[in-house]
Amino acid sequence: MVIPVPFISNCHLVPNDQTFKTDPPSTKSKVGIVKRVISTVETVAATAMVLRRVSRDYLPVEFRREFRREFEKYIATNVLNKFSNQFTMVFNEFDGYSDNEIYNAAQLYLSTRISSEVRRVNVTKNPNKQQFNVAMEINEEYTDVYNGVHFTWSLLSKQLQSDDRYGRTDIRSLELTFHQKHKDFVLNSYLPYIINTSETHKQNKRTVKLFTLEGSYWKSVKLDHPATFETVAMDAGVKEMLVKDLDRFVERREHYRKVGKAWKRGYLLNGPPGTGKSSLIAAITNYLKFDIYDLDLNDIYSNSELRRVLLGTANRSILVVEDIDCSVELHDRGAQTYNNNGKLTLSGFLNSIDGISSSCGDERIIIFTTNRNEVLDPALVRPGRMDVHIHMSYCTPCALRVLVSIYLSVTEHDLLEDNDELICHVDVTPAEVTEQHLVDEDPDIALGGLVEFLDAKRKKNEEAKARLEEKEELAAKESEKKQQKKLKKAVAKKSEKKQQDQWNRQLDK
Ligand SMILES: Nc1ncnc2c1ncn2[C@@H]1O[C@H](COP(=O)(O)OP(=O)(O)OP(=O)(O)O)[C@@H](O)[C@H]1O
Repeated sequence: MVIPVPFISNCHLVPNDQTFKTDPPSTKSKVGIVKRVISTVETVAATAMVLRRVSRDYLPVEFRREFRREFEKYIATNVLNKFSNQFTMVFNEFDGYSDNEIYNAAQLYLSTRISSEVRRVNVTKNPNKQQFNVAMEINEEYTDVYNGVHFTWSLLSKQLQSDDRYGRTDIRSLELTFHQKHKDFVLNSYLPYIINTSETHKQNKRTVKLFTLEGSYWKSVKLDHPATFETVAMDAGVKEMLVKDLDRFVERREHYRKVGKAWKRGYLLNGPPGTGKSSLIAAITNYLKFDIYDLDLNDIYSNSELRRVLLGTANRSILVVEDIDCSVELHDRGAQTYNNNGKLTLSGFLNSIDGISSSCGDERIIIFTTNRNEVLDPALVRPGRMDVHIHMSYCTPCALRVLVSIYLSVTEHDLLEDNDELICHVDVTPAEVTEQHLVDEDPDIALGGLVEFLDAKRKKNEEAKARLEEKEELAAKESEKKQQKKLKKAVAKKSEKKQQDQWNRQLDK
């Protein structure tokens, strides 16, 4: 698979020497350089001695180390680099509100390259995974060799004020240092190679991230949801159609370019609670290995905030708005449709959704879920926005078989037919069925329990239906009585009037 290489714009180029000399220096200029070096070294040495003395006499012990490190850094960047032909590129962790793709790619790439020469590494572990994640540690350096060229990477951290409103304690950056003559080689070959390698690594490692909003920033955790297309019980034909649709979508980069359409696809999942909408989203995420951005519109207070938040999402990702019918009242396009201060509107929402994908995004999937399809504004779910509508239904015999084979590891059982029969007459969600299956691992007990559960539910439904019918019958009788009473009253009134008119006529005669 060819992975597209994004335009690399989020790195700063920092020449360590402002003037790039290409001709060899003359003897005279060499003497000049030597004199300058000697004089600089003398000045630095004298300054260092004074500072050392001052720091020893006046600075508390805990500050000395920090002071020394800063001083060494200053000397390295401002003095020694003056005579160096090294070049440094800085990759900041964030680019405005967005993650910096090249920073993330380099982090991942370096985690695969860490060797025994590195003295300190950062190690993490996900609760449900066996392997450890090893990454570069702050202030550590690592040398990478690519096509015979040596590159030095270092990870730096800048502490933020503790009252940072987004809860960050530091902002990180990676610095890449190499001989200045390789500048073009780095931009055209090394960085694209890093992006491709990190994408491949991501695909192989099958790790996806779940982003949620904290203030205006997306915060991520590794998503470890076990749902796959095999474990989601739904209509087999719909499932097959969905998988094909997703495959087609990721392969059609050139098609979207050719027809001038944004490379995005919208899916609307509707169905009662507990029918597997969230499980299906997790299955899609695990299948595509796209990161997922979970957007709660109740956290958004204005159109401009929404736009900013959406601009912070990355390519090859899924934006999910669950229960869109409940988030905000998105059903009257002309009206102010939100909320405390009335600033988030349906048209603003639609513009933002279309805006991100059309202008700055590639390979975006948008998924809305709802329990009440009928209240959604047609503009929200029209083709082009929500291209595929999927109904997640109550459990069917086919879905029951999938659940039974997953939870109880059986495909045939005498009690299955009894359950099939009942399931056709009772509205039961897959969530309710899985609850029954979790009761016991023994298929006899679990399926027997399910028959009892469904039977009890059927009886309850029938009783409720009978009660409803009785109530409706009573109400109908009551209304008929009222109608007759009304009619009688009207007839009596009419005949009274008629009589009155007759008397009046007789009196007139
Ligand atoms: N179709 C399904 N296939 C497999 N498991 C399911 C299915 N539907 C529900 N479940 C089980 O029920 C649990 C709840 O389902 P899920 O959260 O996916 O439903 P939902 O439709 O998103 O509900 P809600 O609308 O309340 O968010 C899941 O964790 C899963 O165990």
